[in-house]
Amino acid sequence: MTFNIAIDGLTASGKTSIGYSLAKRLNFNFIDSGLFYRYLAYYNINSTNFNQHTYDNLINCSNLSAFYSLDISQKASELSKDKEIRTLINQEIKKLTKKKGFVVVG
Ligand SMILES: Nc1ncnc2c1ncn2[C@@H]1O[C@H](COP(=O)(O)OP(=O)(O)OP(=O)(O)O)[C@@H](O)[C@H]1O
Ligand SMILES: Nc1ccn([C@H]2C[C@H](O)[C@@H](COP(=O)(O)O)O2)c(=O)n1
Repeated sequence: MTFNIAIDGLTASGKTSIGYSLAKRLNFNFIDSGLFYRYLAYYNINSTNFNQHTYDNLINCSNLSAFYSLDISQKASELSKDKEIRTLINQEIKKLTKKKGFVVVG
């Protein structure tokens, strides 16, 4: 695979739904960048060591119900305003998608 596909758009415009279906149809991997913020929020709320987790297990995940509670949504929104966290997540996604063949929604 020589390329990735990025899908952006307004909140609740269908990025995840279409991106996930597209990835399946093309046999690409799928990444929902929002899930990365929710994942960090989960660790932040549960006070688990911030640096000891891996993002690999977020590949091909969509709408993980445990990450859509109100407290995680609020924390994810708060964390997403932090420049360092945005840089960290962007770097992680760049690393994971280096191999190409990804649909990334954000
Ligand atoms: N083509 C469609 N027609 C009607 N409803 C849709 C369509 N695509 C997605 N939806 C619904 O709209 C809602 C938002 O969809 P989705 O989560 O894919 O959007 P999103 O852009 O990824 O949202 P977010 O910005 O919150 O991550 C979901 O309830 C989904 O089932
Ligand atoms: N590229 C992104 C993706 C998401 N966010 C923010 C937006 C939300 O507050 C939070 C969770 O995203 P969602 O799962 O609702 O799409 O992360 C962002 O700032 N940048």
